[in-house]
Formats: sequence, C-alpha cells, structure tokens
Amino acid sequence: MSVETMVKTYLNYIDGEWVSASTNEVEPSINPAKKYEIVGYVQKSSKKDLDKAVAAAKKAKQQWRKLSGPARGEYLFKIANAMERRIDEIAETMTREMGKTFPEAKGETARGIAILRYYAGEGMRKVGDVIPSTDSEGLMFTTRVPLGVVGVITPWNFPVAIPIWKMAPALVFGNTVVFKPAQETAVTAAKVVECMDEAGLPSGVVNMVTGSGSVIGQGIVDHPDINGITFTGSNQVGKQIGQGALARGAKYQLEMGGKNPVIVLEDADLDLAVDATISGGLRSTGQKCTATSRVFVQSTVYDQFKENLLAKVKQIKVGDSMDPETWMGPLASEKQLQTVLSYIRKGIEEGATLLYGGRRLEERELKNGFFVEPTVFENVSPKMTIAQEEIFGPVLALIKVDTLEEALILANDVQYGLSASIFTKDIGSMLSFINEIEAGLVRINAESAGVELQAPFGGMKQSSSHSREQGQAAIEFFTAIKTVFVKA
Ligand SMILES: NC(=O)C1=CN([C@@H]2O[C@H](COP(=O)(O)OP(=O)(O)OC[C@H]3O[C@@H](n4cnc5c(N)ncnc54)[C@H](O)[C@@H]3O)[C@@H](O)[C@H]2O)C=CC1
Ligand SMILES: O=C(O)CCC(=O)C(=O)O
Repeated sequence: MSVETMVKTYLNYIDGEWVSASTNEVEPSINPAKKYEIVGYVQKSSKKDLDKAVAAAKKAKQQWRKLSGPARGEYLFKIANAMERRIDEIAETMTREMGKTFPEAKGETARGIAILRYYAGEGMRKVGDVIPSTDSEGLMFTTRVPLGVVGVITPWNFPVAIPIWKMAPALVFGNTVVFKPAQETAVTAAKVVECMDEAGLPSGVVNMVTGSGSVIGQGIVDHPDINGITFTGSNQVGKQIGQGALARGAKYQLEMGGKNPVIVLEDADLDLAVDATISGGLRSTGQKCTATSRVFVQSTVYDQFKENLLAKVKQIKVGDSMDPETWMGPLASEKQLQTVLSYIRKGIEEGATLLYGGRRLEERELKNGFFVEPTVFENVSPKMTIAQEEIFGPVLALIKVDTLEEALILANDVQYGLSASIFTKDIGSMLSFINEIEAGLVRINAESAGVELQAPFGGMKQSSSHSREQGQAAIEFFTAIKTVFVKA
C-alpha cells in the first residue's frame, strides 16, 4: 500500500483548471487518528473563487445539456473507470482524513464507482410519458430538462459516496455542478474530482471550491446563478439552506439527521439483533445519519440481549483505522469528539445508567487522536437528551419496553424519521412496524444502516426536505418536467 511522504497542497478545480484560491490561504486537513499528521493542505477560498466557479458552470451548461443522455453517461463510465484504477489510494486517503476503517473506506469507494455506473445507465432510460389528450388529434407528453447549475454541499462522513450520489445524477440529467465538500475531507474530494478530470469531463461541467461553510456554502445558497442546491449535513445548517433557497426561489433538497431506533421483540433471533445493533450503531464510529441510536428491547429478553450485547461491545478493538486489527476508528474531528463527550456527560447528568464505555481513549498513541470508547447506556427515559438528539458517535441507549405498541410510540417520539429496524419472526409484528413506524427507510431483521444505491433514500419528519435521493428517485430533484402538447 502506498505511503505518502510529502504533504501536498490541493487546489480548487474551476473551468477545467487546478487553481489556488484568490486569498492565497490554505489550511491543513489532518488525520483524526494522529492529529499531528497532515494529509494535505486545502484551499481556503473566498466568494470571488465561488463566483468564478459558478460562471464556469453557467457557461458550460449550454453545451452539456445539448449532449444526449447516453453521451453524458459515457463520461460517468469513464469517471468510474478512473476511480477504479485509484480505489486503494482514494480509500486510504479517506481513512487517513476522516478515520473510518480502511475496509469501510474501500467499500464506500467501490459504492461510489457503482453509483457512477448506475447513473451512466440512467442516461439511456426514458425521461417522459405519453399522456392521452382530450384532443384526439393532439399529442401530449412529458419530457424533462435539467435545472441548470447545481450547488452540491456535502459532509465529511461519506466523503466519496455522498458527493457522487449527488453529482452523478446531476450530471447525467444535464446539469453542471459547483461542488463544495466538507473542509475536513477536502483532500478525498479533490481525488474524486481528479478522476473526473482524468476522464476528460469538459471544462466547467464540474467545479470544486473548498472553504468554510459560512463563506462558500452560504455563497452557494445566495448565488443567483445557482438553480438548485443539494445538501447533506446537520439540521441546523440544512434549515438555513432551505430558507435561503426558498427566499430566492431556488430548488433545494436536504438530507439531515436521524435518531434511528431498533426494536427487538421476544421472538427475535437475538444473535442477529445484537450483531446488527453493533454494526448499525458503532461502525464508522456511529457517524452515519442512518446509525442505530436507540434500542427498544422487550422486557422478557432484555437481560439476555444486554448481556450478549455487552459481551461483544467489550471485544471491540479501537485504534488507528489503517491497522487491520482495528474495528472502530476515531471520531472525525476534535469538534466531533467534544460533541460526543458532551452528550455522554449529559446522559450521565440526566440520570441514565452508563453500562459500558463513555471515556475518551488516551492510552499510548491514542492520545494523539480523537478516540472514544464504544458506549452503552440503559435506564434511558424518552425525554432525556440522549434519547432525543442526534449524537453522531458510538453511543447506544437501551430502553426496556413491554409491548410492540409501546416500542412504536416511543420510537416515533422524536423529531427525526430516517431509518428504523425491527427484529422479529412474526409477520403481524413486521406489518404493524411497516405501517406505524415514522421512517423513510424501514428495515426488518436488518441493521438500520445499509443503504442501497438503486433504491430511494431519505427520511420523514425533520430528517429531510421530504424528497428522495438515489435510485430513480434522483430524477425528481435534478430535472424539471415539461408537459408538451403538439398539434400539427
Ligand atoms: N446527516 C448527516 O449525514 C450528517 C449529519 N451531521 C450532523 O451535524 C453535526 C455537525 O457536523 P458538521 O460537519 O458541522 O455539519 P454541517 O451541517 O455544519 O456541515 C455539512 C456541510 O455544510 C457546510 N456548511 C456549514 N455551514 C454552512 C452554511 N451556513 N451554509 C451552507 N453550507 C454550510 C459545511 O461546510 C459542510 O460542507 C454532526 O455532529 C452530526 O450530528 C454531520 C454530517 C453529516
Ligand atoms: O448509511 C449509509 O450508507 C448512508 C448514510 C448517510 O447518508 C449519512 O450518514 O449521511
């Protein structure tokens, strides 16, 4: 595996050129497992750089939209091939930049490649319907047109998959892109954009500008030449983006937080439920919007479930994510570490029982990173902060329930509605869960995380702007429908 010895500076990508920010300022992107290790320097751009990127995207959109869907799809195939050639390098960069384990990072990069190929194929599929007109001599049909320039604002937790599941459909449906990745993972983002450059994407079709959310992100929201904004991240920022976009009439799509429940009934396969709770709750150090956070267990099997869960959680090996022995890496940043530790403190202060974990890990080399123990609470009451707010860390709250009805009421008693799982063998319980649970992703005998790229993805309530990403659902955001009536 390659080891980079020189710290490289990564540039903005505007109109097909790699360029420095007009500020001449860069900032280091660091390894959260070893905070003294700089993965790369990234540009700290200004509004001026954003304006250039938007102008390039605006210019490029005329030619790009004129290409056929299959021709645009061909570019996506080429980008996928370029990424496949560099899969180890991109995955290693992701691991070093945000701390998910190397196998997870490689899996995510492979998923990015598969998403590109899926949307490349979408370039050949139908974009409209023929609808019978009341005029027997008329032809009525729908077709779709691109929005124009799309602003893509992404978080650090899936630094390859999320940008690609936004950019690939944007491109294949004829839009051009201004991409603002999270600054924490801007080196990984730059490598994805390098693949686009290698694939020969025409100048200006994708532009990347790195910098702060308040300058570049907000700049995208306010820019009159950006026609659509797609965002994944926190609820607070998502709401601001939605309001800003609405105010100037731009289309927007928001994917935000989750507080995802798992329900374990007394007839469940407990081994399966335990493994899925651990995988769903603690992989990627709990930093997924689909991560399991609350675990409702029927009282008759509660003690057994708890014992089995704790036995396995205690075996989790925490460490540097490039170490093949490591199961759980660091949190992605010092800020994320402080947030998670403050939620753990709040859980204790509000009276939950800390069953396991809860500490920052600082032994030997771990002190140089942002490591926490996998953490399990019990006696968590529904109104406690750790039962209501998204933690985005490796923290599970166990809650004892007597019946499925009670579990459903409590599971729904949060502002979010992204993903939810149940473990049971009873078809009636499964159907009640499918009908009653307030979640966009409903999972039976499967962990709460585990999104498939060909299916719609998104949440109910405060988890999203009620739109769906991925699969064929993506066309709804990235295009506008024209209803056409023709009479000769
Ligand atoms: N739903 C999800 O997948 C994610 C949820 N989160 C949640 O958000 C919390 C905070 O994480 P952050 O990285 O600070 O998320 P964030 O929402 O601040 O950042 C997400 C993206 O939005 C940009 N941004 C920030 N302020 C902006 C603004 N005013 N206008 C436009 N864009 C802006 C950021 O630069 C980044 O690219 C986490 O603890 C977690 O709870 C974070 C990342 C992903
Ligand atoms: O679980 C997944 O694969 C996707 C999760 C996600 O979209 C997120 O955490 O932002």
